[in-house]
Amino acid sequence: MTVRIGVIGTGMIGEEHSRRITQTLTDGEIVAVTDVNAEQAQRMADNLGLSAKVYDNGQDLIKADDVDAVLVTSWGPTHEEYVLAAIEAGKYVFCEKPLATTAEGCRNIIDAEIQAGKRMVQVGFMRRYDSGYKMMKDVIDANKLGEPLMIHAAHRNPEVPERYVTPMAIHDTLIHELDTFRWLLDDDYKSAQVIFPRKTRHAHSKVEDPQMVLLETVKGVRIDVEVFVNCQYGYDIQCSVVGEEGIANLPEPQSLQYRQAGKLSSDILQDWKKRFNDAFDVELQAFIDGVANGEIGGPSSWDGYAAAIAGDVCVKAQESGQIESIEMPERPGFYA
Ligand SMILES: NC(=O)c1ccc[n+]([C@@H]2O[C@H](COP(=O)([O-])OP(=O)(O)OC[C@H]3O[C@@H](n4cnc5c(N)ncnc54)[C@H](O)[C@@H]3O)[C@@H](O)[C@H]2O)c1
Ligand SMILES: O[C@H]1[C@H](O)[C@@H](O)[C@H](O)[C@@H](O)[C@H]1O
Repeated sequence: MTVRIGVIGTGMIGEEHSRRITQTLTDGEIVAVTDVNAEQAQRMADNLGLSAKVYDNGQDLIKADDVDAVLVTSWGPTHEEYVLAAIEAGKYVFCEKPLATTAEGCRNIIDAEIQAGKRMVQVGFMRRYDSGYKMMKDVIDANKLGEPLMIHAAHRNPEVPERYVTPMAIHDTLIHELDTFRWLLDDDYKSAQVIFPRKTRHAHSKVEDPQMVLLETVKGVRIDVEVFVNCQYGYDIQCSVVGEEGIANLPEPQSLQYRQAGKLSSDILQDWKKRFNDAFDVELQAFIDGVANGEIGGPSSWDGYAAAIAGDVCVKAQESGQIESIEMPERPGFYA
């Protein structure tokens, strides 16, 4: 079965995902596209040589009879509306992070999905599909490190645009770690604190950069994450899990090592597209296969909600400078 997909939001990642569905993955076809910037939608269809229909708006695309599943890759604040509309139309939906920009928005999606009676939503937390993180998860689950005690991590981007402001270090960037650590540790968060070290001269006036986020989990694991989005030198994701009997480090992405002019060196990647290219492939193929089989898996609305709750508390902690507690509601059996 070919899954007929409609794409809402044809910017950077919308085009990346559409390209991989069209050129790399199997059993999916982009049949419909839309963007608030109509020219942008047409441009993407032309770039990729798609014969997709260009819709005026996301709501009409979702309702189209020939759309089996929806990809939401528009700006974060628009996600909730489109995910709710897809659930209402009975269409499976892949939604890029964040599922919604507030925990309340995620809760609305959860209520709608439970009402629908089956899982309809996969959230774009692609790190769960990254081979390095998967190896770490296997080692932790097999108890090879003993009980995990601490995580040291860093999330570095070379630079961010002017519209990137201080809370986005949480909602836009740290949100990946907030999901990844819950999944790696099979745990939830209990508290958060955010510390601002000396500010880099490369950050513009509306963003505090770098930031250090300190998390504590229910099982007592302590986590420190450096978020540094103007680090200049590259796109660099680091993670080290310290257990009672060993340590697991996230592998560096494969890169040619070369000897030249008296130096031994290798290149550092510059963006998320290349760093998580393979993970995006696996993630979206899983979505397409899930739709074809009538049973989707991967990061759920509950995972999107859990990350949003922790994210909201981290933003509060940015403002208060205090250790703030994180209260997770009980997980409904539906998401067990
Ligand atoms: N998983 C990842 O690593 C990753 C990487 C990049 C972006 N993202 C997420 O993907 C989303 C898009 O990011 P991007 O970098 O592609 O941004 P972008 O600005 O390049 O593209 C977003 C597109 O959405 C369109 N849009 C905005 N509002 C719309 C609406 N109401 N209806 C239809 N289209 C609308 C914009 O015109 C734009 O073309 C964000 O939520 C972002 O957090 C995730
Ligand atoms: O939207 C992007 C994307 O999610 C990247 O994976 C992350 O590293 C960036 O900080 C964020 O701005």
